[in-house]
Amino acid sequence: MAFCNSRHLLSSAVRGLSASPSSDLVRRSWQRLPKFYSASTLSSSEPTGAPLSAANISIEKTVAPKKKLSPSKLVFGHTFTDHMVQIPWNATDGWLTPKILPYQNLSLDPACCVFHYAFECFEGMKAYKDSNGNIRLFRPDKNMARMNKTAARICLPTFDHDAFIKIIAELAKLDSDWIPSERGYSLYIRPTLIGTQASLGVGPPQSALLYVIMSPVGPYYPTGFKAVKLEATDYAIRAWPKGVGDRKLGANYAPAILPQQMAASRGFQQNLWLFGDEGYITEVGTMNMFLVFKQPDGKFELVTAPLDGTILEGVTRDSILALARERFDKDKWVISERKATIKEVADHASAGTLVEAFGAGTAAVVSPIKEISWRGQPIPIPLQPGKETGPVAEQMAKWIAEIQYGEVEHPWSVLLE
Ligand SMILES: Cc1ncc(COP(=O)(O)O)c(C=O)c1O
Repeated sequence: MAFCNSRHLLSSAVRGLSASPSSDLVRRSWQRLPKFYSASTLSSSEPTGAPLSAANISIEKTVAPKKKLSPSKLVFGHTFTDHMVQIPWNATDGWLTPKILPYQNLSLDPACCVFHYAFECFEGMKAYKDSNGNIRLFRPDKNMARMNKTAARICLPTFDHDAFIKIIAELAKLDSDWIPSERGYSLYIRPTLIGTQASLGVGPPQSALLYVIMSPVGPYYPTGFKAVKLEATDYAIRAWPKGVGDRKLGANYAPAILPQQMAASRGFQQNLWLFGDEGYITEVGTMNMFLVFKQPDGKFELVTAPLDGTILEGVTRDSILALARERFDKDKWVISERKATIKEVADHASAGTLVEAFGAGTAAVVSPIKEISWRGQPIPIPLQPGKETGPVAEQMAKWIAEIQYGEVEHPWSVLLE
């Protein structure tokens, strides 16, 4: 397969969206909605009160630093660093002073709306240590934009992207000795936003808490790629058009566990979410899905599902598409964001034109796939001889890691001063 080397700078500019208007206001604005309105109508008004600012962060350092595990013992999301960020918000004052505090329990009223009506959203991003010991974030603007879109959809307050990135950067710098310096290791960052209003009435929260915790993580594949087997799920649906499957709401994740557990009980590492009678391929577990087909004219097609509201707008997905569009040989490759069905995959497998499949997400970057079980029948997916990955997944993992670890300069890698 041929790749070529051109460079192209991406920028993302998604505006912060709405605040939490009072329930009266919400009711009135719903009454005012035109008969036919677009999804963008669902996120509009500007936040009230003070904007989020990184100017006056207060920092209280821990007096009891935790003992660090040796990197080889790290289990994803089990170990947390010494400090966390907490930023309260309320509808009258807006965003209050950001605090960096020792990592600690939250104390919340049991009536808080997060516990009853799932006013919760989160992000998943990573910081990396480069060979000079500098800390780098990978495309944090993308995570901020996605978090604001998600927050707006559930009437939680939005915030200024740059201010929040600066606050996260302060936290990462304070806990920088938690970022392992070995290649493949990183610091997983989990910004979380919850509604804290203590009231059982169902309505937009009048108070919220934005917080950030961080967890050092090891390489997803410590001993090299390990291709996975998937079970195609058609008896349950993760997301649907005009729903909230494209938002990173905690409420989207709990219902996804049972089908994953059922797939696991039959020997599959992940499930593949299908949609509709047509069996459209949407996502694999908590990753976006990529397929490579060989076309009748001899070209290769890299295919991933379009952003139609039924998939999460993955940062890794976007990065892979951008890299493929700028670096793959245009005479040999077609890059498609289009719907593909499971039957199309099965037909390509039978015809010998299914080249490769992989999942893509922050945790693993790429996750090669070697088989999909559909209605009890295996669809085999080729791997490179002697390897547990196809060539595109391998190439993308390499290109993205080079950027993340600052081995090549790229605007996606944000160096913390
Ligand atoms: C449902 C879902 N799809 C896709 C992704 C991949 O997104 P990203 O590349 O931004 O990590 C994730 C991970 O966050 C996810 O939870």
